[in-house]
Amino acid sequence: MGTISEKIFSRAAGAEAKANDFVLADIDYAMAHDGTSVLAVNAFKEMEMKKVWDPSRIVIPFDHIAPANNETSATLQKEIREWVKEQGIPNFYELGEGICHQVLPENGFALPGKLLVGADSHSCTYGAFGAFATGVGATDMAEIFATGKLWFKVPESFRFTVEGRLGKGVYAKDLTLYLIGKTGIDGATYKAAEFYGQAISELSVSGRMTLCNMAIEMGAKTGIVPPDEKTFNFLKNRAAAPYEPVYADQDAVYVKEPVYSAEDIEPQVACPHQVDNVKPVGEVEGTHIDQVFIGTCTNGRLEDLEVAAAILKGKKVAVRTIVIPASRTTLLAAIENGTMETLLKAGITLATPGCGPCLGAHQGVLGEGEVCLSTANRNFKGRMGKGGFIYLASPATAAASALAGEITDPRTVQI
Ligand SMILES: CC(C)[C@H](C(=O)O)[C@@H](O)C(=O)O
Ligand code: SF4
Repeated sequence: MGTISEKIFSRAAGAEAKANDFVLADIDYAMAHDGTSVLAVNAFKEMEMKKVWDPSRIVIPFDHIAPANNETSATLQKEIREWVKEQGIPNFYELGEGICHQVLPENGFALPGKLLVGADSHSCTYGAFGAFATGVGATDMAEIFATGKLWFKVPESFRFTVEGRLGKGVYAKDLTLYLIGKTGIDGATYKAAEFYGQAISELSVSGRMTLCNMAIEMGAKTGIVPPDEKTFNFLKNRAAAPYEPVYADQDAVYVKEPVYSAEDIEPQVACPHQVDNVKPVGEVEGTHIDQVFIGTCTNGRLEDLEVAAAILKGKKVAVRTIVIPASRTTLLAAIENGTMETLLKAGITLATPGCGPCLGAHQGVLGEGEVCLSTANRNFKGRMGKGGFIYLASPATAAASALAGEITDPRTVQI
């Protein structure tokens, strides 16, 4: 008798939990990166806490401004490295290992039925594995470092269904942008979004991560795909702990049950400066761009780089194109199977696995009035540089547009 969220919270709180109940829940894994660990550790110290509750359940990846871009961030990172050592936290991932939301799944922390929190708003990505995962603020994270517990209001749930199959040239990102366009940036505020239907189960693990990554962009507390064989295969030889898959009951209560058809979905583009300002690519075709960015926790995985490479093979990009693999593992795999060679020969610029220019700190910040087509998850005003304009799309649309120097429908490119 419950949604996936209600069942996970019932287990984590040790008593039956229903939507809108307040519960004190045990956290399975807690993540903070170079950007947010500084605040969390400061708050932890202000609480006069000496030892974290369980070092093995804390994961600290350095990804946001790594390598450091100036003395201030270098010094803050130095302090975090020292704290990690002092606390004996084994799951520390140095710069170059990759983006937090890629590093946690790759290392088997994102597991079905678990409760994960991260001091980062896109922590909802781990819902792709059937976990309840959400972002928290740095002071909440300090509380978790100290006690391993956090108060939650159990969210009500939406049941999204996407029936049928995605067409040629249409990817997980297009499906995701389409759903955000339909729902609106605050249409699912504080809800847990469960995803069902043929188009969802046909998504790869990577595609499900793209979808759940952006649940926050419709205001949702988390996005969850029920785990299946694809999930279990991915977790084989990888899971950091035993896990118990959790599924919704037949009579689970949902506050909304929207149903969409995958056949209606064309390649989508989110236009400046709001993520739900979504249009079919045909409506923005020909828009001039100055830069293309392929990467981030949304679309920097091997599958994404492969899609881009298939389009760019034997051709040359017409605008500066930055490619940042989501992790060292992704980069190595792309080197091993020739994807990276294809991309480099096409003229892309490769940077260290991490967040790159996604949040406007380094490695590709925009100049006044410049336009970037990005595979990221946010196009807020000024995010990649004051005065810049960001369009969001799939890696296929990004690659096709890189070839033309303007927004291009990937279905029109000969492969
Ligand atoms: C820096 C961090 C707090 C932020 C987030 O929480 O999402 C960042 O990752 C982002 O994507 O804007
Ligand atoms: S890649 Fe972008 S969205 Fe993802 S965690 Fe980094 S800054 Fe945030």
